[in-house]
Amino acid sequence: MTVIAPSILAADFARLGEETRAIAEAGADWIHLDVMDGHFVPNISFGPAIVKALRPWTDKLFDVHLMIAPADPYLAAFAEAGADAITVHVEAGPHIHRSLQTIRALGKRAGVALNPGTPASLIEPVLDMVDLVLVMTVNPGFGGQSFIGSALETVSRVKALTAGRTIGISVDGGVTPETAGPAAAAGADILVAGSAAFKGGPAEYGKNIAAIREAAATATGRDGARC
Ligand SMILES: O=C(CO)[C@H](O)[C@H](O)COP(=O)(O)O
Repeated sequence: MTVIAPSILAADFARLGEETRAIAEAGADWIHLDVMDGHFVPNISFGPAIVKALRPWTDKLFDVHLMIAPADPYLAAFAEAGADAITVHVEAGPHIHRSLQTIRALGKRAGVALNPGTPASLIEPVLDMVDLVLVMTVNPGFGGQSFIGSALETVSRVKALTAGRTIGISVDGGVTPETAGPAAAAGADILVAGSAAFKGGPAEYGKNIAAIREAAATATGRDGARC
């Protein structure tokens, strides 16, 4: 089964604890936390204090996506705050190998992310150091953007590059029941969805997640968990 990871970027920020619990109870497999710095991306979201505050609200895996540069000075803080997986951008630099080494040394799953304009080949030298590769299907910084279909070529390329390894492939940005199928068919194991997961309020969360899950399952015929 494809992992569904709702991004709390699309949640009601005035009720983040309740929202995190509600989406977890509605069937989310992981909780995706988007950290933005107003420098690497043109938006500011939240930092380790919010991750720490949300940790008691669910025991689901916390998948922390750092859209910050530099990331290294903050890795320990996110690990201590309760992140289970920490993903850093290959474009954020300055030393991706060191960042991944540090995340692994902190005992967390290490992820590397690629923007839509970045070639998959850039992560080849660090594939033995990662548990996750996150492919952005929007330009990072904001929720609610349209899925960039051409980024699926990158997903397929990452799938080929990671063949034979236990590396999960995430797709993040514009994931809906319509785009989940093509993303899963291209090789995504983990679907990050913000707007499509949180739309309509808590009463709809279960239905929203089920629709994304079903679209992925239909496209792949997969029913066994991989991540
Ligand atoms: O990383 C992100 C933006 O930088 C978000 O995770 C992503 O955009 C999800 O939101 P949506 O599903 O609304 O596109």
